[in-house]
Amino acid sequence: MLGTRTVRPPGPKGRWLVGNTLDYDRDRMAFLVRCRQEYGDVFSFDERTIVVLDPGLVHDLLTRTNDDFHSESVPLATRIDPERAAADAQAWMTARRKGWHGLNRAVAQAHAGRLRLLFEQTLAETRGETVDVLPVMERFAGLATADFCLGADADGMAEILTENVRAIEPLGGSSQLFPAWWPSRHIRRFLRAREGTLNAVTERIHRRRDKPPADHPQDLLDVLLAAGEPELTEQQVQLLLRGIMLAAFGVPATALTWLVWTLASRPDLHRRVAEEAAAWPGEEAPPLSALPQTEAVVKEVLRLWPPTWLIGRTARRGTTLGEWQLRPDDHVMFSPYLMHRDPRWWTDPDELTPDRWLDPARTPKRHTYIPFGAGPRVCVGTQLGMIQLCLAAHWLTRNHEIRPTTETCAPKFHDLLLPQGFRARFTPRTP
Ligand code: HEM
Repeated sequence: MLGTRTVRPPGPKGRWLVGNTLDYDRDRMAFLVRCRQEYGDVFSFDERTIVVLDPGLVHDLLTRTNDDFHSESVPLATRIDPERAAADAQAWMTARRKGWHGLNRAVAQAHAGRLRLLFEQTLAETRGETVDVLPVMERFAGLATADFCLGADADGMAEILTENVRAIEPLGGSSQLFPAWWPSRHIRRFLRAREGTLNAVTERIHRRRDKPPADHPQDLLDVLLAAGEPELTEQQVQLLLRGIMLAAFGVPATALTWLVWTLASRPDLHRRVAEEAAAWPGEEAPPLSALPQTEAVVKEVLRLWPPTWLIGRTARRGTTLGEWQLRPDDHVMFSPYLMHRDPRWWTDPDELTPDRWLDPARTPKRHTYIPFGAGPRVCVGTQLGMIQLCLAAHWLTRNHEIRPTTETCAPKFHDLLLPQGFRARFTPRTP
């Protein structure tokens, strides 16, 4: 067995003062691919950051999150107080478990029923005009997540979330972290938007508390307020709702846009999904078990274009990852995008081949498919996200025509893996 190495993994030396930041920002994916070719599956990005692309090591990193690593998503540099971070993570995990254990069929069904109306409303708002598809899908994801979390009290929340996400964008797209006191209008806007979302959530919690409790929970807020001993504090409910609503906005919207692009640019796959949709009797939302072809297309879209193409963790203490020694606050990054397209784990990795998900003999190698992450901080919306994507494809092909006005859709490796410049028209389908 190899011992623990104390030296840093190899990596590009970087330039004076700026290190690798400029080269990385010029073309992020090309930079990472070059480093992997030159240094292998583990390499140093800078003094404090290593990149890991080995599925076993990534799995180890993910399963040890909370214990040995922080999972952070703040776009501002914060001094990490280890005790505070551990307490925050514990409070989040308690709320997260309560929310998810309490979610039941009634909530899921109530939401799926309303989802169709929200989807149709979103497409109707485009009035058959040519539109940028990503903001349209963001609108749908915003309405969907506000509905899932707040049900009847969701009014106006999608707009507040949109502002919050827009305010994060300029900060999330930068590889630099700035402290919160940095005199920048972007940071002021972000702090204002973050506060605004929290206030809006708090107001809706108070509104709900003033009403008699529902017989059957209709949304996540009902579930959280009904949580048994120990009850969640108001702050836990606020933070969980805000965290979920933001997580369920840009990421699913990006995935949805890639899915619409796939349906618009691959008539063969459109036909498969449309035939499955037409075969479903009635207008009620079908269960995923009735949509195997659609689900296979969605899985393949998430393989080729995982919205969270780069994910990071920070070491909570001095620790090891495989044979590498990490110091407290060292960062570890990994890229689901690169892992999903690695020819060592996938046949024809760059081809969009849904059939690979329909043949049980072709199940992916362990830990190589992670569009929803893994371990204790795996996406809480895995099921819901799959349902939303599959149902959107179902309704889109059943009830609408998609007319793309762009021939290509280049990926942009921003904070998310963005489908650049995809424009299309959605018109109701005539039978
Ligand atoms: C296509 C849809 C989605 C994809 C691809 C996706 C992907 C991911 C990934 C990769 C992570 C883990 C990030 C990390 O390890 O740092 C994550 C976390 C998370 N997701 Fe999703 N997600 C989707 C939809 C949703 C939905 C619909 C919800 C809302 C219910 C949601 C809520 C969350 C939350 C709250 C977290 C943070 C979990 C934690 O840190 O404990 N996601 N998502």
